[in-house]
Amino acid sequence: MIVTLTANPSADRAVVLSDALAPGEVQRALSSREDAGGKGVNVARVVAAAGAPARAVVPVGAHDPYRVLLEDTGIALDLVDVAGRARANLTITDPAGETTKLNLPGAELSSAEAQAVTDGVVAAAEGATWLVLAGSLPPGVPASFYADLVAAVRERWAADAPRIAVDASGAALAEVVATARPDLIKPNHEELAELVGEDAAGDLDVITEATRRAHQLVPEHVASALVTLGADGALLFTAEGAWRGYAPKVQVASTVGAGDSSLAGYLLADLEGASAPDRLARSIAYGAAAATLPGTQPPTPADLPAGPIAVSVFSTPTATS
Ligand SMILES: O=P(O)(O)OC[C@@]1(O)O[C@H](CO)[C@@H](O)[C@@H]1O
Repeated sequence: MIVTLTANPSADRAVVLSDALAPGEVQRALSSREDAGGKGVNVARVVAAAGAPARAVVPVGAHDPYRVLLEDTGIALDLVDVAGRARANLTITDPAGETTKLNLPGAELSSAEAQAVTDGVVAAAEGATWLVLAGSLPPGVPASFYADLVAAVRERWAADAPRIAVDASGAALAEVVATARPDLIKPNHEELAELVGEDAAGDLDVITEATRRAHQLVPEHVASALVTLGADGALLFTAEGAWRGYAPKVQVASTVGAGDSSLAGYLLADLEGASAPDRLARSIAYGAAAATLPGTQPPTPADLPAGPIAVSVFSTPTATS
């Protein structure tokens, strides 16, 4: 069982324009779609679409229209009742495929609501193999929320606690890495740089820089790191080694949610007991499949690229010294 938390859920509206985005103008959209989004929801949808057991813990109000979207996904839900409404994040795609994404802050959670979310996650984690903490934290919740939650889950379930995967950024990710040694993190290139106090903007060689940074964290502060690099594929670092996987060429419809699908693919492979290179390959296959689908539509096994994903053992001076 994979349990996910989406502390800051979002109704994802994806809009396709017939012309380039023109700030300051009134423009008509060609089409739009709405998905129940938020990173943990996306991960749970992909896992469930592959036929594996998944539950999503989501704070959502009884009369929030987002709740209908969420229930329509058909995934198993543990809903925590809150007063505020889920945000609506907007993705605008122009004919050249250029995407603009507007992510709102989300509704504030009171401290009682945040505690109810923690209690909901601790209860849902019973018997789970993985607990996935994914996405930004809503206003009102301290940056230590994920770190505190991991401590609460491990205290409650001790040796039976699930492994913890974190897909977050900024202070929430930094705190959980500093205090809780998660089993897996899934940063992109920029998030990884930020995590070690650097700026990726001037990087000339993405692979070398990501590798150097990941080795500052794995295995001492994080058991393993899946670093997603979009069209450059992904890197996997564990105590046993490092691997580089190459992304297949695909026709991109929307990259929103591709990282969530990559994480889901990795976890699905892990549930089957796959080796590290196979987990990385499955992750890349799912990320690529997600990119071919509009909006945040979750890929199914039928959407995966036909050919094999190339993975190489990735040695660097840092890794071998
Ligand atoms: O603001 P956050 O929580 O970091 O990200 C939210 C979000 O961009 O993540 C998903 C794609 O990964 C979308 O469903 C959603 O809109």
